[in-house]
Amino acid sequence: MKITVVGTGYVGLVSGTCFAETGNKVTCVDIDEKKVQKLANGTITIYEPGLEKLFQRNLKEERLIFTTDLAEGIKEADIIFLALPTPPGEDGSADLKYVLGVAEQIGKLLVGYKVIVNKSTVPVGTAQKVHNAIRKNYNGEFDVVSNPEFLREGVAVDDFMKPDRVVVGTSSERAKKLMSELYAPYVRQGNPVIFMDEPSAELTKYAANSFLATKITFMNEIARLCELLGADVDMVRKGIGTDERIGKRFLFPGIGYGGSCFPKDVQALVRSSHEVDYDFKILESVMQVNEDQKLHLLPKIKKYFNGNLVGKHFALWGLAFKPNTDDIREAPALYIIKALVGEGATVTAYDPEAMPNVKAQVNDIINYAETQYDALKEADALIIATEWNEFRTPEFEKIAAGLKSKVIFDGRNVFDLQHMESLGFHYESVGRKPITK
Ligand SMILES: NC(=O)c1ccc[n+]([C@@H]2O[C@H](COP(=O)([O-])OP(=O)(O)OC[C@H]3O[C@@H](n4cnc5c(N)ncnc54)[C@H](O)[C@@H]3O)[C@@H](O)[C@H]2O)c1
Ligand SMILES: O=c1ccn([C@@H]2O[C@H](COP(=O)(O)OP(=O)(O)O[C@H]3O[C@H](CO)[C@@H](O)[C@H](O)[C@H]3O)[C@@H](O)[C@H]2O)c(=O)[nH]1
Repeated sequence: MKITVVGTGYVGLVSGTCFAETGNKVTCVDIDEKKVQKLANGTITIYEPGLEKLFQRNLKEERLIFTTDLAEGIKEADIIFLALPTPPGEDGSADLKYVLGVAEQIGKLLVGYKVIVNKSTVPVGTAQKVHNAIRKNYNGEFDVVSNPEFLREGVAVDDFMKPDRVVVGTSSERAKKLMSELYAPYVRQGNPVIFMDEPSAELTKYAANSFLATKITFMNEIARLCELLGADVDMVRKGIGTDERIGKRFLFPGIGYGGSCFPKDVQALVRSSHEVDYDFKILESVMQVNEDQKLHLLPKIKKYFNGNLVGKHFALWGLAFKPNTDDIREAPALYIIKALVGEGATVTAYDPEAMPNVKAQVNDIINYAETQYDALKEADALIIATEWNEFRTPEFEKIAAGLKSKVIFDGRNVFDLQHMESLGFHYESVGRKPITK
């Protein structure tokens, strides 16, 4: 099948590459000339485990091509995917200017029947809006389908190649047939394609992300209660997670959810609800609790240093919003950095992948280290903000030797409490007994 993916960011690049991997001929279109040039020349633009190999193979075998020319890109396509940004507008609702802008352009370029698929996360009613935008300029036959994407950064290739499910919203039998063919290789692995109407598919995406954000936030509140009541959130987590109705996943407390999706999608669903005079109370609270949670470590740090952080120096491990990605969008680490610097402290950070992105964004308000241990030099304490695997089993002697004193504030609960006690660290984490020295 001939596929075009418009927007070659995270979702566009992963889905384009994975569609090519199952034998389709894929053209990826982006307005960012530098990005297109890099990709066409074989340089991958995101860090995503497992993607590079697939990308290089499909590029070499000419199943994957990159262009800035939308007309060229869609000329031969059977299916055109829109993987465009839907950032929050001023009022928090999803800004559809990229999606609807490209839809209008497509309307001017279409020849013959094609299926246009929304892969971007978009509010209910967008399939209809895209349809209207194309119709403005095109009188022929076409269908607009909603096919939200559920991949997670860091495990995106696996999520795409072996999805739990594929959701397709369409009321057209012709489009349904094409989408069934496209996803057949994935269905063979036993994963269902769930067909539904367009509005239900659009809402499914927001419901999934909002539910997961709520699940995490619920555990963050349980963790706070554990701290106040003297319970251990790890025990509570295991205690409830073994109930199959609750499930073990997405129950890990920490310093809040971040990333390019949960924060914006929860906010957008709240806005969509307001538009139909519905007050989505749970999600309002989820947003509020998550804002506070990002700075959950700060009062602990301030208390340890007797309320004054002026002149204190911190080592910070982890900048990405989660491990295995270089994405720093809404990363809790950035909020912690701003708060510490605002209190008069200095920070030296280390992250295996995300430092270039942070350098580009917050520039020189912090220093960067070459290794996780270099970051510790002259620091009054270590703060852990992202649970990269290499932080889980560090050389504790090196930590003790690098820091001015053995003090760790851990926002991701990566270390075992008893072990930290035996090593003589002052160790504070989230929802667990502090080890005081
Ligand atoms: N990142 C994720 O993990 C993820 C997962 C599921 C769904 N989503 C959703 O998918 C959509 C895309 O997200 P993303 O993270 O891939 O975004 P992104 O910002 O990484 O990439 C978007 C790309 O679109 C390009 N673009 C912008 N305007 C364009 C135009 N007019 N023509 C061609 N290209 C254009 C940009 O240059 C950029 O490369 C969003 O709606 C997001 O909510 C994201
Ligand atoms: O138990 C948990 C699980 C996650 N998180 C945090 O939640 C955020 C999001 O994590 P994750 O869902 O793994 O990352 P994303 O790549 O943002 O993926 C989410 O957002 C995507 C974009 O919409 C969806 O496609 C995915 O299904 C959805 O999981 C991160 O800050 C994590 O640290 C926790 O705090 N505790």
